[in-house]
Amino acid sequence: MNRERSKQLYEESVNYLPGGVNSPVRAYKPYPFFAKKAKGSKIYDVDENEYIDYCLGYGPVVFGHANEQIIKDATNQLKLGTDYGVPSQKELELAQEVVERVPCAEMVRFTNSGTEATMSAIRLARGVTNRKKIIKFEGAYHGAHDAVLVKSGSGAIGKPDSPGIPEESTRNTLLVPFNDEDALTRMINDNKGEIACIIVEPIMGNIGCVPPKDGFLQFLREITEENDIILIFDEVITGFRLSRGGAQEYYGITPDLATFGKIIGGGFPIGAICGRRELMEQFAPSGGIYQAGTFSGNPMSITGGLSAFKILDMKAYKTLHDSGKYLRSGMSDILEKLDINYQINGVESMTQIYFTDVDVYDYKTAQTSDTEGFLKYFHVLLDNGVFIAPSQYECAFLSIQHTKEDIDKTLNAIEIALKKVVKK
Ligand SMILES: Cc1ncc(COP(=O)(O)O)c(C=O)c1O
Ligand SMILES: N[C@H](C=O)CCC(=O)O
Repeated sequence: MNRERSKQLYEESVNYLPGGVNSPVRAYKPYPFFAKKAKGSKIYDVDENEYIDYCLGYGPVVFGHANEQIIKDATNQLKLGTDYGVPSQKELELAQEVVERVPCAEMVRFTNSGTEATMSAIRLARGVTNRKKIIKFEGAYHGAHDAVLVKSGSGAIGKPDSPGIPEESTRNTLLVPFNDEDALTRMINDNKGEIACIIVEPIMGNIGCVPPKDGFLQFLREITEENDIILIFDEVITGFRLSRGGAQEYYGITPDLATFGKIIGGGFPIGAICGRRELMEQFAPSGGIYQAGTFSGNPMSITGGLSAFKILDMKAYKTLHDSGKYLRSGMSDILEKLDINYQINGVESMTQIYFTDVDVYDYKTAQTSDTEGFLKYFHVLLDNGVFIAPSQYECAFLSIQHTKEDIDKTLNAIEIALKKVVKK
């Protein structure tokens, strides 16, 4: 596959953009492909190559690229202005949609990214409880702000905490392995009355794809209630991907607060915090906990969110779920045929194959994977017209536009890649 133009653009970009990219996960060797356009389930590079896209902008594009509904609504909004700095009716409408869909949501605050949403949710929890300590799970990624960039997933996995984060900023961040009830109980008991919140990705999507064990989310709900700890579901990935009301609806566990991003902007930058009224009302200006943003609730992102909700009906979720099952069952058949004992994890439209024969249920087990092998697999897939995120520690996403034909082509590429990469 010729990627000459991408190579030239990358070589020029490294002189102007650190590492040639605007988010570290996008960089891989020898150089990433540069996008020209995207439509439906496909993304096209500047050398006119076509790829079936399972990265989907790292999750948001569940409705497919350049979705007609979103184009129509966003074009109309463009003509009406892109930034008001005063409230607009559409913000109210999107908030009402979130409240209608999401079990924990009684009020909503929109932000510009998932990072801002989790940062503000944690500040809210600390402000309301007047406690400093928070618990996060090893390998969870809650964005790139100081308090949570400790044993973080995604691009930061396996790296020491970032230089530039003062030790004081992370001193109050306590770490527990995901799916480990005993470790969590010990941590809470050792810090009785000092923990403001537990923040959790209900399905860990930044160390690949790690579902909660049966009963784990229920356990989180019970232990937080018993200890007056605020439970925050970080649904930046799972929100509106797993079901109409997110992972909390899917698993039937209602947290106190939830954070969203990605899908809720319809492909435009966004974040959101929602939760119980008496907590949410503590945000300024009704309360004293400061939270703000020039572009927060901007009409383009809000319009994108409203369009996304028009598209994401029950039929859309059935399509996503069916496609996920079809993909994973095809992958399992290939592994069986090739007699390879790798792990396939997935929930509905989220999937990851781990290059390990160890059952992956947390950060440590995810790190038993052969990441070099995974990167080779990524490259063979790319050369065969399939784009997944270039890391063992990201997740493959489906959109409602992925067809059976797309998935069959993908399975064919997966078989080629595994045959080439896995030495027996
Ligand atoms: C679970 C989770 N939380 C928070 C974030 C941060 O969101 P953003 O990149 O929009 O700041 C991400 C992804 O980046 C995420 O996957
Ligand atoms: N894994 C991250 C979010 O889900 C990837 C997005 C990024 O950091 O660019």
